[in-house]
Amino acid sequence: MASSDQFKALADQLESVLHDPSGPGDMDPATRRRLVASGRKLSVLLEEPRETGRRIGYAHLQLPLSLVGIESKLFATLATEPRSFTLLELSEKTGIDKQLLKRLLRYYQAVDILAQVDDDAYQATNVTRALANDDHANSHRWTRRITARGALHLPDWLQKHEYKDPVGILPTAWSGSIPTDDHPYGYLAKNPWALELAQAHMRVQREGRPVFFDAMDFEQRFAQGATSDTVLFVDIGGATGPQARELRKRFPDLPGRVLLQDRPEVAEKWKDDLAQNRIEAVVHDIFTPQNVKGARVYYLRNIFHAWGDKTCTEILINAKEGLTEDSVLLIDEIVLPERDATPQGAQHDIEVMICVGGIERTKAQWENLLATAGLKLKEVINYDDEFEDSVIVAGL
Ligand SMILES: C[S@@+](CC[C@H](N)C(=O)[O-])C[C@H]1O[C@@H](n2cnc3c(N)ncnc32)[C@H](O)[C@@H]1O
Repeated sequence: MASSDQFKALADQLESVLHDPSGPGDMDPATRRRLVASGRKLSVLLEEPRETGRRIGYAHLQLPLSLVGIESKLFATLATEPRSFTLLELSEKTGIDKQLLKRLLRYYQAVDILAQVDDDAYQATNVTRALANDDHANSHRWTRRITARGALHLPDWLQKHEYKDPVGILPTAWSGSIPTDDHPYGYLAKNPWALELAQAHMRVQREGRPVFFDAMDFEQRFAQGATSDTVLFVDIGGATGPQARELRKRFPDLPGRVLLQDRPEVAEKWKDDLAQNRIEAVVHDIFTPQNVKGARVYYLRNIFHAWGDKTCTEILINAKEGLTEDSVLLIDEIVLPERDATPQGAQHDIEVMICVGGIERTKAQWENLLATAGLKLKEVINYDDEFEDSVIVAGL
């Protein structure tokens, strides 16, 4: 255990970094992550019981109060310029009553959402600017109306189901909290506002993060000897095609075909746009046998975490119909470790439980699932250890 002198020296060092007006500046991503994780863990390690109570008991204020700042355009106003603003200026620009605004600003500075640089001077920080971004705002709107709503219902929902394995139970903690009989995906399809927020939420989740192409040389592994007739990549449930597009962008001269399969409303909507990127969008139902035979790669990202093992086995058995000895199935999903999971990976697991009755899996669970469908897990390549994102290489 560190001595009291070491803790005092650490406190001095931290304060000196935090009070440096030039901010943290550039640093390598690994150091940044170590500091973020150890700062959080240190804070919890030193916590008194009353502080634990406050950290957990008051966490629920952050989301609604952030939305007040988003919807009133307070954060957007602060983020327009790097200078500080007075209370009066902010009140005039946002229409928020001065007395209410002062209370809100006090809260925001106290929880590090903005900086108060003088008695009457408020300034945007990295946090304010993030909240002022449209996609981040929509992600928070999604969380408020969907995940947070379901999360508040979760204790009753789990109790009602006697703490059984909740995977695949419908209605989910979220969909059971709203007046609908639809499956969560059906609800999204019928409610364009929710689909739009869901897409923004997913974009924000992926922002600035690596993709599997960073961790494996696609050309070297899968495109050797390909001709213009070779089906290189079938992006199953590929949506708008972020990964198929990335493949074409990274390897513009690669011969061979890139296909994207999805439900009719998705494939037909994006067909022309994808064709401009030399991607063939076709309608295919993942619950029917794969009709493209012998492709080099069948790729599925974020499909399986929405379903229980029985449904996943059905999808795998259907996908297997396309595979030859030379094909691989690449499953791009979270692979949770047996211990020391990151908050990001563990939070995603709970989020899919609440929203769609899904599950994020460990390597052993993936192995078991693939074996049930008569497939072998050949390799697991982690490409983002912060979120536990991995690509699973499977085959016959
Ligand atoms: C969570 S999104 C993942 C999209 C994409 N793979 C990605 O990672 O960006 C799930 C996708 O599966 C598609 N999907 C759902 N049910 C399907 C089905 N029965 N057949 C084909 N695609 C389906 C949805 O339309 C959606 O595009």
